[in-house]
Amino acid sequence: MSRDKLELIRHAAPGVLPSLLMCDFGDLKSEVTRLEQAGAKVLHLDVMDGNFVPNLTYGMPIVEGLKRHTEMPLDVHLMIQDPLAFAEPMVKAGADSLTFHVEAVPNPIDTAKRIRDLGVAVGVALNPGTQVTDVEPCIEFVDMVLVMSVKAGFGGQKFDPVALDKLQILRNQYPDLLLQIDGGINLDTIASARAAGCDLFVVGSAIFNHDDYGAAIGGLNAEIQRGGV
Ligand SMILES: O=C(CO)[C@H](O)[C@H](O)COP(=O)(O)O
Ligand SMILES: [Co+2]
Repeated sequence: MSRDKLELIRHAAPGVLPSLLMCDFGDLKSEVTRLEQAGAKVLHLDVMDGNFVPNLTYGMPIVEGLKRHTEMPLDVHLMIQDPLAFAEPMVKAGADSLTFHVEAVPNPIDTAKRIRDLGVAVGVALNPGTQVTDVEPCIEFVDMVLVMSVKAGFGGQKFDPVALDKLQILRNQYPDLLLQIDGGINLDTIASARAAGCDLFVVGSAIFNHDDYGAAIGGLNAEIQRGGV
């Protein structure tokens, strides 16, 4: 079953994953409808706990509500200190993939295995200050790696190019591994991430600061093609 879930996410590659972090939460339903009409294939949901990161977002009720409203697969980025405490409720709420932060957990291999046992795709994320060698031990137990190009916690931050070297290392060592990048992705940065081997590009501000989401996603996809490996 986790293979099917992985294919749901992989289906969007190479392409943009809109992050709802920067949307109008007062009008969530129409924001999601606008993204669907703009050609988005997968939604990226940023779950923050005010502990692992100094910011707080939302939890299972929003994920469950989104699941009822859209057929787009839900890619859940857990910026929380205890991902295993919420993994099962998140899957029940409708998450199709769960990505935990390697910095948050004492035993990343065990965390990855237990999330995979829930039947969803599993990802491991690393912040800009974390090295590829810190995620390597658990890579055989995950479906994707999320390379952060900002320190997790807030939208609208500036892209940190340290992510590009990590993508290149991961792409060279693990040719079939699904690679995501997240943070500060826009028309100026997305092609370099594609050239470094990235498959999925999480984008918040560069979509939601635009009046026309279709034009924003179309422009970003054209840049992905330009950076093509
Ligand atoms: O995980 C995140 C922040 O921790 C978000 O997915 C990300 O920052 C999206 O926003 P932007 O494109 O504005 O950087
Ligand atoms: Co994110």
